[in-house]
Amino acid sequence: MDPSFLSVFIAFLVIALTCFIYYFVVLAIIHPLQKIAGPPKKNWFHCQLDPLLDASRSARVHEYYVQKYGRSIRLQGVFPFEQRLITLDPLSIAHVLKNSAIYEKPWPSRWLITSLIGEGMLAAEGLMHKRQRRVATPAFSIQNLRGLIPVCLTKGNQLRDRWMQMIHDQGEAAHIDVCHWISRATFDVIGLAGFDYNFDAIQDESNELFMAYKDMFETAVSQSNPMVTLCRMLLPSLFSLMREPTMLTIQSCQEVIHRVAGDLIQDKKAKIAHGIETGVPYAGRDLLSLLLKSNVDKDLPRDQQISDADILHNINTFMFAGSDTSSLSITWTLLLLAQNPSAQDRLRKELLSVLPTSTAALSDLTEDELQSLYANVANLPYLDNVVRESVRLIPPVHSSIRVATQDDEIPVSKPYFNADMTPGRRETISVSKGTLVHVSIEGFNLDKEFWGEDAWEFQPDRWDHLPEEAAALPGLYSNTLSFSGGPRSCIGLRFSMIEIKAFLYVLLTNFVFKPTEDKIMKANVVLTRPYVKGKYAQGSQCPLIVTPYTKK
Ligand code: HEM
Repeated sequence: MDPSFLSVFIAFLVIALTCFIYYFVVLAIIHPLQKIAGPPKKNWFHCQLDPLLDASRSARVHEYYVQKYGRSIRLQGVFPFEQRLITLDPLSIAHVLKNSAIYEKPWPSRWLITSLIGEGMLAAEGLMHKRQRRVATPAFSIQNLRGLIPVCLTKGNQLRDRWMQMIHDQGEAAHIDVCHWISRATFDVIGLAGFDYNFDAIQDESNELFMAYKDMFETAVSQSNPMVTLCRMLLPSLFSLMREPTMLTIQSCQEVIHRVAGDLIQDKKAKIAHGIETGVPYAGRDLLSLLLKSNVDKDLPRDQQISDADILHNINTFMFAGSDTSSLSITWTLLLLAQNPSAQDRLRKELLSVLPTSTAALSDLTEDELQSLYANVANLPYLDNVVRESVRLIPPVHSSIRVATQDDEIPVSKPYFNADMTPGRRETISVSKGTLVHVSIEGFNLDKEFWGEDAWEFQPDRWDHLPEEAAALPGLYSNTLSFSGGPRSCIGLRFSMIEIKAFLYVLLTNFVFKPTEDKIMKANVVLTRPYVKGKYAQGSQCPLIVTPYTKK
């Protein structure tokens, strides 16, 4: 071998090894988090996240960790030597979520989202995120979301008709996988509300755009092998060359979305431009029209506008962030009500109290009548308690993660322990640039110290006399982290409340829900989803016995 080649090769190896040792060994050993208590590591390659992400035991594990190590805990992450902070201290969580300029989403999460739906609001950071959020915010105002009310009630009613037909075909009751059907219905809602496009998925699932979105999201969910995902992330060109099946599926879905949704964008832009020319503004109230209008608003400086590509990425983002999350919330609520028949009866009674006095079917009501019906529904106190409780108890997004982009001091309000289990004396925890902070939404929502001994139970009445400790917690929605908090909190909170309440109204005034013999388990597969025990291979499902409600 050529001696000069050999020396270059050896020099390269030495540099690579030095970098490796510095970044993964020296930095790991002097890492400030080493000073914080946490469960013992078996070895430097032992990932300690599994128990926190395993939905069948995560609540118990969080409780155990807090009792043993305090509310600021050091854990070993996915990569060897990677130290993570998991915090269940409300002050620390508020600090991390509020300071989005310091605590960003880590690049692997952003890469995964971007490779699927583009760099929309969910993945963007810094100025790009600010600009996108600013353009999108008006679309989610109370006034603009009024258009969503008739969409949700009408789609709820179509789902009702489908289920009535299934019950009729099966006899007096039907076993219905409510997870599957509600997902179809919420896709319809986000299609219409998102860009005025009817997937008509309640009727059948053959629409080209619906299938593209569905396949793409399911592919993302089923990519459960982290090693393959990591390789795809690091070597995308190689995977593309190898014509790897996951990549091919995503690419072909993206082609359909770009073509169909791209045409919709051009069509809307032309209508808005025509409205400006003629002085008769285009009346479209879907998110796409509102985004496009907000983007050309005269009060928005030109350098704050976003491109057509960004508009499409954000519509994709709303499809991604707003379909499964809402459908899972409705599904979990129905399951909890099926398991708690007295709460179900009480809620139905309350919902029936606002049923329109006219004999007209929901489908015959005018838009004004639908609006006033929903206004009554939205104000029902027990419905509000049920929704808060269900979203607290089973948050569809179980956790979130941030990375510190600079050294920082995270304030603590509760005692923490040093690595040798002596009590910590400082009022902050030091984190260095690059440290990952794990925010456990579920662990926070189920914390018995704040919510009381019955924190793991479905108790809608708790909201009438919330413990002081819980009422002081941060969080965008009802002192929970279910919709996160701070500048990166969920923009779709109001949207999903309308959807959840409208669907519960239609479904509970028409049907009675009972559990089947199957045991439904929670599993975290990107989101917290229901599975039948022993039938994980069949995918997420939530079968319930559904019978028509007949007025006594
Ligand atoms: C029950 C339903 C929903 C739940 C539980 C939920 C929960 C969340 C959570 C926890 C986050 C923060 C994620 C993180 O920081 O890692 C988030 C962000 C987001 N959600 Fe939702 N969401 C729901 C419905 C919706 C809907 C209906 C839409 C849109 C139509 C939506 C759009 C978004 C967007 C765009 C973001 C990113 C915001 C940003 O980074 O600025 N979500 N959501």
